[in-house]
Amino acid sequence: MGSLDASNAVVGRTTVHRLIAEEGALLMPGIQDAFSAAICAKTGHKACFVSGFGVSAALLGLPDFGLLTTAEVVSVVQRITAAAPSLCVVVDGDTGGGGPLNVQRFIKDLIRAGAKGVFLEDQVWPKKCGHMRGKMVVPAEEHALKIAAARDAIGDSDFFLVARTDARAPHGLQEAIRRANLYREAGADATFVEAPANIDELNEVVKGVKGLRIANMIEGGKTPLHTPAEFQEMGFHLIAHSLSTLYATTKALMGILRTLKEKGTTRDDFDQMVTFNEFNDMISLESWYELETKFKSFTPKA
Ligand SMILES: C[C@@](O)(CC(=O)O)C(=O)O
Ligand SMILES: [Mg+2]
Repeated sequence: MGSLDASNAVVGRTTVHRLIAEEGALLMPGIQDAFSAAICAKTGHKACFVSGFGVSAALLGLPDFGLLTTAEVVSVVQRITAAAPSLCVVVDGDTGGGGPLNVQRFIKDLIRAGAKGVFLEDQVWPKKCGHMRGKMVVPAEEHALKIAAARDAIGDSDFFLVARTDARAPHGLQEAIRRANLYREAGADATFVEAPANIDELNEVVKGVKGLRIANMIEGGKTPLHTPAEFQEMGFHLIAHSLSTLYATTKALMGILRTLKEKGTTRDDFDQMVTFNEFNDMISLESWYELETKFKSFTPKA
């Protein structure tokens, strides 16, 4: 388990620890599938966050309402790590799929799938997006046990464990801070108090929560948007921008589909799209031509 040393430098042995030390505050754009992960890597990002909200929408066409299973998440992560091998992939594990033993199985599957970290939250099942109404949390000790089980399953693996608490909405900020510190003691590398409502609450989190801290940026959500540099200054270390790619994709899809519905053609609306060549470039088409050439013919040795 890693944290901060006396001079507030990041100590720890995982890829996520190394990236936090390099970046100051590590930005993780939210992604939801192999293609958004590939674009995330191509646009120069080092890390990404596999958003449960986003996967629920992209894979199932459903809201973030506890409908996604851990098996579905693992299969999406397998495709993401294959499509973007250079990216440090941190996964939204929701509540971990059950009790401590389910959590252990889930963590081992994620490690095998090539993920570098997970978020586990203390909501009751079925969970909801942290910025929706009607959330409830399990007793803190119950979640601490899951965090301890996750830590045990991680062993020596290069895998970063984030404990999230959703207690701010049902029980207030001080209870959320207490829980974050308890989950840290149980073995979390970092903690995430979900949905602070303003800058004063963000500062309270920094004051009250020990170790590495996470902030989550949701456009239209409860927490005011800040840059990684501003968060670093405040005392946060990991920044998830969970839904930006999903919201941008949704707007683009709505625009072009309305155009097609109204006009029956896109011939006057190329400005709404990437070009044929830009798309092929984004999906690394040339590398497949090179492979095809390499395996065009087989000459047996004499
Ligand atoms: C971060 C999140 O869990 C959404 C949320 O609950 O705030 C996600 O799935 O992207
Ligand atoms: Mg989520």
